[in-house]
Amino acid sequence: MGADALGLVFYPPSPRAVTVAQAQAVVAALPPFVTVVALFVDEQEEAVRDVLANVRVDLLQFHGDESPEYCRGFGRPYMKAIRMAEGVDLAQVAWRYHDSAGLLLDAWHPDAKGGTGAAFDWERVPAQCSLPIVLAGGLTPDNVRQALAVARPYALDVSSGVESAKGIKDFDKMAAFLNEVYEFERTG
Ligand SMILES: O=C(O)c1ccccc1N[C@@H]1O[C@H](COP(=O)(O)O)[C@@H](O)[C@H]1O
Repeated sequence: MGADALGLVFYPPSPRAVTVAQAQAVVAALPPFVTVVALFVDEQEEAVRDVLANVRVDLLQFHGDESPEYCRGFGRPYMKAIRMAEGVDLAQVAWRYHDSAGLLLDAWHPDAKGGTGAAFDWERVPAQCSLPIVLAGGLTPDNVRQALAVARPYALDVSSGVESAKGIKDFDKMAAFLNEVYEFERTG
């Protein structure tokens, strides 16, 4: 459908978690030029290295409380996800994770690390940031145009909002989401 990237969730508690074998099958079916993102949450280094040794991964997404040293320790491009708790200082975060490919901003949730379908206040996305902003959290075909208009992110990341049930992607919802994005790009 024209998405630039596809995320593989290597977080066992997630309903979207994949095994290495499933990830290999997904990657093998991808057309060229689609960025493969591997998502981890406070994972043991050994487990991350095992995925890197067996799956063609272009970008690591760290969605937990990983330190900058941990994130850069794999010698691979990475992107730090930040859950937008009250008072988070994004300028300082961007400085600490200065070599991150971007800052992925997601809603904060007391009981989950992500993939909750909850949005945060898009007015909190800074107009200026030293890193490209990837907007996530509760995006749907119905709200994505508004999200783009308010937050003006570099990229979007959607999961729950294009599913028919937790972990089951819905073709029509994905198509509707992409259509909304293309319409926004066309009309501003
Ligand atoms: O998808 C998950 O299950 C997940 C689990 C733990 C951390 C992150 C997870 N997904 C990421 O969460 C955001 C927001 O997702 P949603 O659209 O609100 O469902 C996104 O970056 C997902 O990749």
